[in-house]
Amino acid sequence: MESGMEEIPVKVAVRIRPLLSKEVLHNHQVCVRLVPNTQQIIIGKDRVFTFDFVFGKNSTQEEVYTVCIKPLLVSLTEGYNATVFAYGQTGSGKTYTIGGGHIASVSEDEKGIIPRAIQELFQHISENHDIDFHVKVSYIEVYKEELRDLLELETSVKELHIREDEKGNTGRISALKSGVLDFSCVLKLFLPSLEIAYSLLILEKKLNFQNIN
Ligand SMILES: Nc1ncnc2c1ncn2[C@@H]1O[C@H](COP(=O)(O)OP(=O)(O)OP(=O)(O)O)[C@@H](O)[C@H]1O
Repeated sequence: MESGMEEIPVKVAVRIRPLLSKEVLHNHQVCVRLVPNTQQIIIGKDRVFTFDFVFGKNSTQEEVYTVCIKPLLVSLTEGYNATVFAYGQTGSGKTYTIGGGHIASVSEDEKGIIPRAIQELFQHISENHDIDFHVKVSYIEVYKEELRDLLELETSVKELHIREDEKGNTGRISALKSGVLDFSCVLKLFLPSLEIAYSLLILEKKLNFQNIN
């Protein structure tokens, strides 16, 4: 781990997506570029911004996952909480990057963060028989300040809330959380859900250290 990494609880990555064919057709121009060998982008002619990670238009799903998410997955398996969310204007590539749309049908290379993280989590679980893991999944859409349970679409938005627990931690969401045993169980849960504009996946696990010598 890089020195000082523990002290920064929030990291921000920026990903530039390539122009879509229809944008090329309409002669749209790219207005943002990377500064080579830095973590900076330039918007327009000279507005420079620095981020924790920057990814250019040729960046792959694997690269984004490996650089930004894999370290969080490792921390998660060590008992830390981790949250990843995609933010950006419509059409900027949130769903593509987070991997929330058509999760079961995209090619291996195109898979986004969610399927990669789930796969790796279960891989870790299968390699650690001496630890008792319980994995539950919530899949919710946050749109215009309202929450929707994408695993239980008929649940009223009024029944879903983000709450603080007694220690002041936010994130307790009263959405359905199904216990899942492996990657295919998660895929089955995701299949009926809609493609979403903004998604948040919370993987909760409980570690039982009693079996560790
Ligand atoms: N890195 C990328 N490489 C190739 N295509 C991409 C990339 N990012 C996004 N796209 C494509 O750009 C289009 C818009 O992306 P996406 O649907 O992910 O945007 P969004 O931010 O989720 O939009 P909305 O908020 O409207 O749902 C899609 O056709 C998607 O396949």
